[in-house]
Amino acid sequence: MSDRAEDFFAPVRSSLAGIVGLSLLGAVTGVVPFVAVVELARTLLPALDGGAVDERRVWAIVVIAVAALFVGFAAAFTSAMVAHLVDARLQLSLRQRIVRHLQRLPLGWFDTRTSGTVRKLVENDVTALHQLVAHAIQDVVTAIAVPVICTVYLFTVQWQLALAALLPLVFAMVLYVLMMRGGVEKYRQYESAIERLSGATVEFVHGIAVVKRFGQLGRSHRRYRDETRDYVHFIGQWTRDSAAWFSVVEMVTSPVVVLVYLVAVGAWLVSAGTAEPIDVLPGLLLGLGLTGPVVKLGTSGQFLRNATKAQQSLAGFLALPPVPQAASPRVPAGHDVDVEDVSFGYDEEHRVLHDIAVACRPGTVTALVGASGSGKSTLAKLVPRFYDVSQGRVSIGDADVREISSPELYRSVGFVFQDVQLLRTSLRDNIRLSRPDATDDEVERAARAAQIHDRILRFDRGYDAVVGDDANLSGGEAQRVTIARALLADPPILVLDEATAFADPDSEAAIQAALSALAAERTVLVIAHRLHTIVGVDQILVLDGGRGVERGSHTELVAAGGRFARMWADYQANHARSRPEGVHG
Ligand SMILES: Nc1ncnc2c1ncn2[C@@H]1O[C@H](COP(=O)(O)OP(=O)(O)OP(=O)(O)O)[C@@H](O)[C@H]1O
Repeated sequence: MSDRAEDFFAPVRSSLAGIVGLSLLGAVTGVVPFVAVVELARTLLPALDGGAVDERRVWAIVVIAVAALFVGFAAAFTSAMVAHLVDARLQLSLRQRIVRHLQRLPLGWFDTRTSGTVRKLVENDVTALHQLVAHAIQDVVTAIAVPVICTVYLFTVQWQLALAALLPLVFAMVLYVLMMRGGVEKYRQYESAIERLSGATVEFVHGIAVVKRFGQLGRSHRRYRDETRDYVHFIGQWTRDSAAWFSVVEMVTSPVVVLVYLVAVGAWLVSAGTAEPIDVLPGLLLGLGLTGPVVKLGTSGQFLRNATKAQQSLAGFLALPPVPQAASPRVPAGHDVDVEDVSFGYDEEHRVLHDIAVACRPGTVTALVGASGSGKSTLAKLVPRFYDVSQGRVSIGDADVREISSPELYRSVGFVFQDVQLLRTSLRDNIRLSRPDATDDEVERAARAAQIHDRILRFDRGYDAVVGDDANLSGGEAQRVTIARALLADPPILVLDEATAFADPDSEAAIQAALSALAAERTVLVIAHRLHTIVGVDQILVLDGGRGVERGSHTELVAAGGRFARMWADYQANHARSRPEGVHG
């Protein structure tokens, strides 16, 4: 385990020691009644020959056995309870750490992750640790302590029989090791087969509409069928390979076989005069219990492997660097957004933006245009610091965005990108998310400005309708709810994806009007896809392959006869039908 992985257990380390102690106590007291039976037999034996029985010793043995039983039950109960309480505390502290860390990660991290990634961390990985703390620790302690105690006792009684009792255990362990040869590799293959199968299943189910539409059902189904067949084949082969070993281990450790074997060894030792008949009894009673717990270690081993993987995955996540925060943060003086000679790459090798410069003033709209993949979204995302620039700087009111505290930055910059996120709560709370103290009137005003108020009123419960429950929204409607959310926060800088803002042709003109009004007091940066929407903006930055190739107003750029003029001519040729007027600064 790495140091960091051990950190997870720091808050509960003393309780874990308690679980180990209680499990040990349970193991010792679990063996005591068996020893008591042997001692009882030894004490009562003289009675068979008419001899005197030491009654005080009999009572002492009975009391000790009963007490051990009670202590054993109490220890098992308490350790299970403590283990579950510790587990609950550990899960809480881990989940809190995960959530705190999620809040400190760069927003860009979420761009390439699905909610499934986060769910796996919070649910599956934390649950894998639950198996370890709540169950595996007790099982492992018992599996080791019980055989050790039994063996020590057996050696004190009759060492030859003790040795004989150990033999099935040693034999089972050797077989187990042989059986597990190459197990790590097999397990890796098993996981990869599962991964491929679930990939094929998801592809088959998700893509079913598309593949049906294009008549490719056969191909998609074939991949699913092939992966299923490979998986079944792999499992079949693995089972066949290990079945013989398993059967032998099962046989060697089965109570009947061990009993018959120990009776035979005991009888031989007695007939040879090496052991007293009474000395065979502990071997029979305790020798039977030696192998069971060790076999159980196999299951606990699986829990341990899962827990180790979960620890690695959680440790990897928690080691992700958070957004660096300035030691002495600056407050922006104004709301000018300046992009100064900015270069950026998602990785070291591939630059996506090269030496871009643009100045966006309050009360103006700046549109970013360019072919798909030219870097519009990437540039826009540098303003709310989804990513940090590789070179140059992005500043707000002359303060580098890297020097502004995250809360201040998010107060200053509102953004609506294409991945619309609504929570499963009321529409009112969805809008109010950006300003929890907003009054109902303010929520309504924002919804009106985003052209979603009338639609909301058509739900039976209006603003109280719950998203995904009694409020089922179209893509465009959901986008307008997020616009309302951004408007309610009333940020002085707004970064918008035009595809998001004007997704719905019916309300396009109305939303454009609302945004134009907004732009009067704000610094607005719009990622433009449809050129007619930006005819009236203050400046257009044309991107090509991550470089700023032209900058100016629509009129200036068309008059210049360069790249934008060509784009505009093409656009007009392809979109001849009339359009509502665009965004104005
Ligand atoms: N999260 C990411 N990780 C790695 N590369 C990315 C990531 N997001 C975008 N890119 C790459 O960066 C380049 C610019 O992409 P970007 O999304 O900024 O372009 P765009 O002009 O907004 O395109 P579109 O109009 O299609 O949205 C593309 O080559 C894209 O593949």
